[in-house]
Amino acid sequence: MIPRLELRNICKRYPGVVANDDISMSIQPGEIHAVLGENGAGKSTLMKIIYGAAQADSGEIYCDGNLIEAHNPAVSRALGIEMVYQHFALFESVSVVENIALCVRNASDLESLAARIGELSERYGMPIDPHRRVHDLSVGERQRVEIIRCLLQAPKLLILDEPTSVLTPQAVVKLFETLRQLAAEGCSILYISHKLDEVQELCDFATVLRNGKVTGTARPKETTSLELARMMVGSKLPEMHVSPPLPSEKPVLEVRGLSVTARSPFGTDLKDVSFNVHGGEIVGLAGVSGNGQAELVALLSGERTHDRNDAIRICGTAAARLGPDERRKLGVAFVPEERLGRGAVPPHTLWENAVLTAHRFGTVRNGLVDRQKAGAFAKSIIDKFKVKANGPQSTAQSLSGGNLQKFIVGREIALQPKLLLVAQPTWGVDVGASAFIRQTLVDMSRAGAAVLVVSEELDELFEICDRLLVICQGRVSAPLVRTATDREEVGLLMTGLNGNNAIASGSGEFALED
Ligand SMILES: Nc1ncnc2c1ncn2[C@@H]1O[C@H](COP(=O)(O)OP(=O)(O)OP(=O)(O)O)[C@@H](O)[C@H]1O
Repeated sequence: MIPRLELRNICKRYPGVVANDDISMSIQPGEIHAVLGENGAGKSTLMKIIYGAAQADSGEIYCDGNLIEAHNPAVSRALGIEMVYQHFALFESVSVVENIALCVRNASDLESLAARIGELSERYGMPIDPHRRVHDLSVGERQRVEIIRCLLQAPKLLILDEPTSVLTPQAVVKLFETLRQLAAEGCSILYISHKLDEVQELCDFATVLRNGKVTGTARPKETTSLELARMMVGSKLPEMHVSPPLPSEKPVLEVRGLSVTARSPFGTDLKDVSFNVHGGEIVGLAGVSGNGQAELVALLSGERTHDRNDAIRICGTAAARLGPDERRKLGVAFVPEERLGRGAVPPHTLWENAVLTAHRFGTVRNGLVDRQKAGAFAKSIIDKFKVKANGPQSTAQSLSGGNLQKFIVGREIALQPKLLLVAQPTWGVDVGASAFIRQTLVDMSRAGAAVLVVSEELDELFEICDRLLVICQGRVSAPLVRTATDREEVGLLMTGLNGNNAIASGSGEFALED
């Protein structure tokens, strides 16, 4: 059979790193093919090259047996190669059909395009109303819009870069049904994911990359996830050790009756939120994204302030009116969800990005940056967290997504905070590094820090948290002790279907024993 896509000896260098090193692989029509690898292994670079968004230094790409010569995304789309990026590119304030009209070839009038969208959404089991505005859609629905945009072009090869990182478990099931149906009709699918159980469930074949090279292939359905993980990391995976919590007598973070109106018209109002986080424990905040997490995190980090100063207390000090820097002086460190732009300044070097939050730790004196100290601080994070980067001089934007995440988490942990707020700590981080980050959070808490983890990954929360809170429609539940609850209870609270009114309404003494 002529492969749908064949790569021969693809090489791509960036300054100081060979991102793709002599990669050859092929994908058959109708095959669902996973590309696995650690952070920085070269997966995204390879996908960009296949799509024509980056050019290989050498090597050849064949589509249905024909060499692709001058390559760019327009050529790919004419050949039937479509890509759904991890971060969607939709205009919030216009409708689904208007968004799609902006990027499909031969878009006729809006009504007939809406009818085609309706047909496709029915055929592939992805219900979506073409006339709804994008800002009203959940993340899962937005992803459907992106996929339908691709499907309108009748793709022969669909590339998905970590498509499930933002989806609820139910949306993942639906996505997989659609992908299987597409594959059964002959569309090939290239699937990048760090979630090995999903790869096992969905993919027929996997190519494993390490340091830019193909280091193995596997049939995921016939391979255990441990074997796949070992192929990726090339060594044994670290084992997690979670000892019992050692809660401090007094809470480090106290939130009392916090209510706010969302600033953005698409945000969620917070309603009478109250909880505590003690030193020595990890508290997890579970919830489907868009239920008020962004508003709560902004209020806790100080990016947004609140008139009632004692609505938030940090180490006993009323802090709701304090800005981020003053809260950091109280011992807060913060890892935001968005790595580029909020966690790090993309064009700045790693040492400059380190100074941004570590300026009180000897890297700045008398208003002058001590470059040597800042460089040494950045290098210690790179070494400790095994960040794949060409030294402290590398720019943040040159790092792969997972490596930048490791750097930001490492930077905040290195500040030895009393309270660490961390949103999506292992988003896009590979299995080995995720285990390392989780273990570091556990160790930090056992050394006395209070840690609040906001995550959509229930498995992650169940692995490391001592207590769990669930946020739904801007209300936060009473705390659940992790060993006394289960995924089902938390899942019901996440969807607001709990029925027994377990959502707390601002009262209650949340000591560890509750
Ligand atoms: N524009 C760029 N400039 C410099 N280096 C780059 C650039 N893009 C990627 N790299 C480097 O190429 C290597 C491969 O990165 P790539 O993003 O392909 O990895 P990945 O396997 O997708 O990782 P992740 O799982 O973290 O997303 C990394 O070392 C990265 O730092």
